[in-house]
Amino acid sequence: MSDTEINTEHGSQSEDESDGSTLHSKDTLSGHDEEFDEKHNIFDIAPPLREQLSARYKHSFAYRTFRKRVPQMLNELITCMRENETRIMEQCGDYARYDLRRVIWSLEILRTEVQKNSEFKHFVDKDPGASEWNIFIKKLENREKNQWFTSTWMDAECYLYRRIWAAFRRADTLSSYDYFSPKKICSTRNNVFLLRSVLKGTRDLPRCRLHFLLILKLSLWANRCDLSIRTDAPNERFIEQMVDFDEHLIADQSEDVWHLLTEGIHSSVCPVTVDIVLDNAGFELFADLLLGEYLIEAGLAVKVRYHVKDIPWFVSDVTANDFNWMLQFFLRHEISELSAFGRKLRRFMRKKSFELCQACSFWTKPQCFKFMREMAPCLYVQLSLGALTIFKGDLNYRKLLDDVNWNSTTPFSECLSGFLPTSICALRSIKSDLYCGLPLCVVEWLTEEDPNWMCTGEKAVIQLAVKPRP
Ligand SMILES: O=P(O)(O)OC[C@H]1O[C@](O)(CO)[C@@H](O)[C@@H]1O
Repeated sequence: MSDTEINTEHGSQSEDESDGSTLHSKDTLSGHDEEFDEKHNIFDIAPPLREQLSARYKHSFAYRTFRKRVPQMLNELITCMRENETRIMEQCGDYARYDLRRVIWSLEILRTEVQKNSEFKHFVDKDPGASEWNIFIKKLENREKNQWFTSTWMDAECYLYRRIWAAFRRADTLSSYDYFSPKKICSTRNNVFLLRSVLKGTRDLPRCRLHFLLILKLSLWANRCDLSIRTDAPNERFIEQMVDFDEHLIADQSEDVWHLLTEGIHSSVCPVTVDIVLDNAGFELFADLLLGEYLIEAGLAVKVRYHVKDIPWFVSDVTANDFNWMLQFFLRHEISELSAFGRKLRRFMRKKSFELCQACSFWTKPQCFKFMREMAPCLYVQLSLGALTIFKGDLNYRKLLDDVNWNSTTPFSECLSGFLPTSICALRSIKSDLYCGLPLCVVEWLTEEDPNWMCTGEKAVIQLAVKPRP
């Protein structure tokens, strides 16, 4: 069986119930909320300045995430598993039927725990990461921050995805099954014509500032297409539409990135390596491969290293399997433009112009990037040997900023809390209520127009922090 045969449609929501729509209508939460809020000490305020985000603040996206988005996402996953039982058995063996029932039961328990704001449980799986997680949860217990609505948003969200993984991991037949892969695969397969039109518009682009900006922004805007927030597929005229997207770019240091790559580091004797910390599979991964292709072909880098997650993460994040699946998808495709791109990617991998880095478990830990040096020194050194690291997406951005609600005008480099292994570029379409490095009053104006603008992925930033080199 191919993963693509798995039915993702019935498990998905209608337009009106989708996460996308909840982002636009801020008060779709039910009257039960008042009771819930009182019982769980929810503060009737927006996230305070310079504090880490948390679902304990009612007027925050974190609150809506745990009150609505997460139970919906779990429902969707449960339905998808139920409806595809036969196909999963074909892939994982007959005994998967029994394992699947246990997993679904665990997911239902997890959903209830979120809805009841239960305390985090310790992990009992045999994975080496479990004991580290348990030490972490113990610390949260001591600080009484071990519930969905009392912990920080980051801790709770990462714990959620680790719990889902543990439910599958415990089941022998499903331990290496990627339960989000049907969604990720469909999002690529359903966009073949878009992929072809983008490929046609981006072949053999000579090295110049404008082309670089085009490809960099393509990679940025593709970040609108994650599968946990937006349900709509990107339009086939994506490239042409990008001119209009520019007005949504509220901080744009793309020119500085060009200067860094062409002037800032061209004098260095070492060959230039660029790291890309990937975010979503599907169209966004495709755009990130195009960015890598351009960097190599324009001579802006000799190597591009891609960083992926070690377990299924935040629904659509790229794992090594997704990365390899996409290479094969292009290589074997009957449309000539797609297979030619596949052959080029294969050449890049063989020549080591592209490298898929071994998935580091730090990327799926709850700790933000300011702890990388101490917790994942090898990864930190690896990034520091490159000329530039590009962090894709909202989640990476939150981890860069320690998930703190900074003053929106505080410079990006200041908000990194000392994390600067090398120069850092963030390509982020905004999907959460934290920002920095923005011009005065922008947040106020945008909020006046639409109080939920920050959760839609409509607006975006390209920001750069340059590491001074001797
Ligand atoms: O794919 P991205 O850009 O990291 O954004 C998706 C994520 O954004 C958030 O909504 C907020 O950061 C997460 O809950 C969500 O999964």
